[in-house]
Amino acid sequence: MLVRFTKMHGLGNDFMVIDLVTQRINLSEDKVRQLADRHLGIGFDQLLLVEPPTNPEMDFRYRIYNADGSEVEHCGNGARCFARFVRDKQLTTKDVITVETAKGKAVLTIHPDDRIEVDMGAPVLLPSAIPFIAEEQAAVYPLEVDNQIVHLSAISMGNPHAVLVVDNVDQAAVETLGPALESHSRFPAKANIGFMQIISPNAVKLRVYERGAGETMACGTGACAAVVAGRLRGLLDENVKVYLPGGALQIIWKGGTDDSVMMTGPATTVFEGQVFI
Ligand SMILES: N[C@H](CCC[C@H](N)C(=O)O)C(=O)O
Repeated sequence: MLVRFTKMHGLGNDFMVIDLVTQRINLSEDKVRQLADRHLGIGFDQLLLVEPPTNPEMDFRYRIYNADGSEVEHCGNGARCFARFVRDKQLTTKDVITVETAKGKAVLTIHPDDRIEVDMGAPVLLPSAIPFIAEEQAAVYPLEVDNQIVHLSAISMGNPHAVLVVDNVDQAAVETLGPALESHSRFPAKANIGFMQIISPNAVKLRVYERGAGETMACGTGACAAVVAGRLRGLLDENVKVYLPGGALQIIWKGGTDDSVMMTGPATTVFEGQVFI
């Protein structure tokens, strides 16, 4: 079957986007992995599926799969591309779009200057809900990995994140600590691992080793989790510019556990294609 898709990225975090409003297909985990392969398939960090909502109060349903075929609860960069996609494809004319995700909902706003803002919902800090194995909730947890003790924050943005503060992201042990922490036994559903360097109370540099995809050029939920972690540690103000290898996101969190994390950044369409599935 020939299926239409669009290749997009958010700061280099790249996606294959398929419209399942006007097309109907079923994808196995193996097929997702094959499509994700940068030699044998299309190549992407995540696959984004655009579907009609199951909840009539929402505009769309938003399903996300990592390159390893695992379905995940949220993708921040993908949410901005989702908004761009449904407007460019005229699947909606709305400026404010509500999408149903595996863990709730996200509200996407396309501003007149083309900036896309996403209400990413409130962070989840209760260890059992992240999930993260811990005696009690804390801003920072000591954790033994690779014969050393690291100190990390554990936060869910719908998907699980660990955030470490490092002196210099360029010298951080992302390639070794990333996979070791991604699959650490204290993260029963695995985790995305952020390495954050504090530049000022309003600016950080961040690299993310993503669950199911490896290090990416940017991670939207990771940027949100990093700002939450920095605020919990008393290191960051409410409005923070997060510099990732692929570019910068603006993240705002007022600091209340019921306050949403707001993320603003770009979304880019690269090409349209068709693929046999
Ligand atoms: N790898 C993530 C999903 C993609 C998140 C990321 N690409 C973003 O922009 O938030 C996970 O397994 O939870």
